[in-house]
Amino acid sequence: MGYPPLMREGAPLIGVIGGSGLYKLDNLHVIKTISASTPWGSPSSPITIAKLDTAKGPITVAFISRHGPAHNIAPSNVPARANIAALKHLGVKAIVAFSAVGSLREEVRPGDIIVPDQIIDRTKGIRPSTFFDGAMVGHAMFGEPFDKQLSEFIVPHIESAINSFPDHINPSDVPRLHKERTLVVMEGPQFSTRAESNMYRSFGGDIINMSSIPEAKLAREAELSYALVCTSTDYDAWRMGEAPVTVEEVMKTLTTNASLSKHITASILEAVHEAVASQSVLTTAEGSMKYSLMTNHSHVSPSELYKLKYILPAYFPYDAPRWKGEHVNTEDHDDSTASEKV
Ligand SMILES: CSC[C@H]1O[C@H](OP(=O)(O)O)[C@H](O)[C@@H]1O
Ligand SMILES: Nc1ncnc2[nH]cnc12
Repeated sequence: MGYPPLMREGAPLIGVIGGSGLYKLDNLHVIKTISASTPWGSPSSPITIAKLDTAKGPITVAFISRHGPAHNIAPSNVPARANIAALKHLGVKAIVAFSAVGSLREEVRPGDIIVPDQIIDRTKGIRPSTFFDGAMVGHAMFGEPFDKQLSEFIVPHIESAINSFPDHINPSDVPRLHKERTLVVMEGPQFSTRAESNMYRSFGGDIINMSSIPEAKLAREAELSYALVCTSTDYDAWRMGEAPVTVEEVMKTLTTNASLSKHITASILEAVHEAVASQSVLTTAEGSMKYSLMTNHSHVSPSELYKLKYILPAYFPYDAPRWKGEHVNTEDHDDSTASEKV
């Protein structure tokens, strides 16, 4: 006896997490929505399963809106554990997440796209940031916070997508693509002071957001390949003589850039799907937790072990604990008849 699958067949291998401004993938055909309930609560939004028709047949993708479709979840309150757990339990193997970021560098202009390779964590410990906070102790490797193979794999495909995007605001000045950059993740929700913004620059930060911790950490713990595609929306607060960032400024760029993010998603999906399905490049995440788990299972309660089965069934192959009072909150919401275009 175990958790019922969230989808009985055709589960997507790729998950997309949309950030500010990217609340749905309405350039793809949504075939169903799933209201998942995980041992860590409900995700930020129903998971939409969208279809892309390719020459080799249709492929599917699972989409979650990080702040909810109405953007009513603040960055510190995003149920990141539920989001990652639901995608993993669904059968997703790789996540491409999107984020709106401030730029800490002159050459990273608003509108540019960045695939970062490092993170400086400036969150303040108020977000649940591990699946291993019960009796099972685990220490995930995080020296490379993004999946290197996945990030490097998507860069040329994003480059082509930018070049093939038909609706650039200024066709003679298309967004640049930056890689190997360092992302600062701050707590928020307020933006940084000028002094903080300059401090992050002196740390070596190139871009800044409020979202990617703990998302990236949790993806690693759940053995998911995770890469981040950032849209620069502003110059944060470090530029003297210029007003510090405001939401108005962020949203102006985001509104014009949401369609580029959707185009990037649709353009890279087939290649990422093929790479994941054939395991040709994405091999590092799976198995990465094997030697990271410290605690002998005999010291962990059956309910805790069963909870962890939801994300890592290979290491926690246990049946549901059945004695009185034990309850694991999961439901099957697979509604194969639901078909809608949102
Ligand atoms: C709307 S400005 C600040 C907000 O935007 C970014 O969100 P996301 O990463 O989900 O695109 C940033 O991280 C903040 O949460
Ligand atoms: N300047 C900024 N600081 C933090 N998060 C952001 N998201 C977009 N712009 C940002």
